[in-house]
Amino acid sequence: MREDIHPTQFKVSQELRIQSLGQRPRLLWFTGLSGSGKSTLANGVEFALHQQGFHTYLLDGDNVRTGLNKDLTFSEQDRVENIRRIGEVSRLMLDAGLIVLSAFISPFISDREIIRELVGEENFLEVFVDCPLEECERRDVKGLYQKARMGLIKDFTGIGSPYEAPTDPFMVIKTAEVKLEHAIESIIQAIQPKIKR
Ligand SMILES: Nc1ncnc2c1ncn2[C@@H]1O[C@H](COP(=O)(O)OS(=O)(=O)O)[C@@H](OP(=O)(O)O)[C@H]1O
Ligand SMILES: Nc1ncnc2c1ncn2[C@@H]1O[C@H](COP(=O)(O)OP(=O)(O)O)[C@@H](O)[C@H]1O
Repeated sequence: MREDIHPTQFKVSQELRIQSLGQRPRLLWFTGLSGSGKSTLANGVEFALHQQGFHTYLLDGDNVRTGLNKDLTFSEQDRVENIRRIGEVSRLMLDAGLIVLSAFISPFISDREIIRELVGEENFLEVFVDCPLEECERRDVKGLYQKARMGLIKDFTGIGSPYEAPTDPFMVIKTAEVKLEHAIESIIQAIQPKIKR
């Protein structure tokens, strides 16, 4: 029962961890269609941050949908639960003092707003990985768009399932127009003042 849970005040606080790590924890939340470039961008940004000595962790389908969330499908209800759990994991990692990067379609505005509230407005840096459906489909990195067009995946985002674009994101990266290296550089520049102590 929730009322029987009494949180302990830990001796090592987030503030102490911030002091020892020498950085301010933030959540960099990449959202966009499948194939828009979320993983590629998040991976590049994490590598650049790591090289600069920041302590980071990247949450992505590979380490979440194959483990913690392997019980979840792509139904609307399961997508909501997927993002809810990722939000909670992100919150713990922020508490640990890390700069967290998250790369999920996260198609619904309401779910992303819940995470913004959960981790705090100032900590939630939403990056809209903006790429036209036609270009994602042309890339078809995993061959899933073709399957969706053939009717083999009924609820594929952008085809049989909706994607709600952010209305006021921290950044918009148009991956069909901007080169990857420039996109990474512009994200690093924009977050520097927010993550440095
Ligand atoms: N039905 C359907 N719709 C969308 N995507 C699908 C689907 N089935 C499988 N995949 C693959 O799963 C990846 C998306 O997982 P996410 O956890 O990011 O999705 S969500 O946030 O819960 O909507 C997505 O990977 P990315 O391409 O990295 O976005 C797809 O490869
Ligand atoms: N500017 C860019 N930024 C990111 N990815 C790009 C860009 N231009 C082309 N791509 C390509 O688009 C594909 C995006 O795939 P991926 O990163 O897996 O997308 P997502 O994680 O959104 O599904 C990759 O093959 C990547 O090389």
